[in-house]
Amino acid sequence: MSLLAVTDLKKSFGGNVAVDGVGFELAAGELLALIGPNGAGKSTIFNMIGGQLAADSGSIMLGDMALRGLSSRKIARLGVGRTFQIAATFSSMTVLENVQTALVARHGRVYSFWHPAHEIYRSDALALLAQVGMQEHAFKPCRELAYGDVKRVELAMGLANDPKLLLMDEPTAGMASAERHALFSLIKSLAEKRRMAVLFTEHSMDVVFAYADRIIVLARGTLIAQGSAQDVRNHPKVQEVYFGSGKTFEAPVLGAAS
Ligand SMILES: Nc1ncnc2c1ncn2[C@@H]1O[C@H](COP(=O)(O)OP(=O)(O)OP(=O)(O)O)[C@@H](O)[C@H]1O
Repeated sequence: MSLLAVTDLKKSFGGNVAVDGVGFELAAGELLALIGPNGAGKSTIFNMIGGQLAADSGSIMLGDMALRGLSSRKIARLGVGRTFQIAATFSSMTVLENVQTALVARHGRVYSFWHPAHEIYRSDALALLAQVGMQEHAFKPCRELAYGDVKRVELAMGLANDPKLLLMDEPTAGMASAERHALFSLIKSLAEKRRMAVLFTEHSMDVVFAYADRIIVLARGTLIAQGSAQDVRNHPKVQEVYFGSGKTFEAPVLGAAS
């Protein structure tokens, strides 16, 4: 049985149909890429799954739980995690404090006199940092980290609610090719180890083709193709609608400079 099953999902903004009857499934441990040109509806789908936006119709099932209509908080508690960029205001906090904050938010706790803030979830936070290879940077302020390392911390924060499904919106935006590959091999091994499904949007096709188990392609709110990298790369509709005039997919070159 699939972990996530999305069926006939629809969303319009005024007269603009942003998502028009999209359906797909995702299994535990699987990496599914959601790609498509700007305005295709990727973020809208993410936001409906995460509960930030209400769908007009359709269904979103996580196992046997219906997510449609639930608050984003409730959806997070049911096991849907999401990575967010570390806000500027948190960049002066240490790596460890940022992850502790994510754990506090997950457990819905507030800091109290009786439990010094720096002690709360300290060992859990360090364990998460170890999983993303950032334990030795735990006591550095986030603003001193290299960009790729900030992304690892954001990933550790996304894991704070021990998600069954992790949503990642453009995880490698702004990264060079070698960093993109390093981050994605980490995501892939975490997905396998934790049996966690990952749904991600991504504009860098090199990592999509190298790491996604399956790819779904959207154009103007409609799913136009899905399958392996090979299936999608050769799909005439994808070439026509997604790439427009003459541009084609290149085979991924691991470790190539961007
Ligand atoms: N809050 C909103 N209000 C009105 N229209 C919106 C809203 N959010 C998205 N849209 C419209 O819905 C369509 C799909 O947008 P969406 O952001 O989901 O696309 P996307 O595939 O994520 O694009 P990008 O790759 O540029 O992020 C677009 O036409 C967009 O203008």
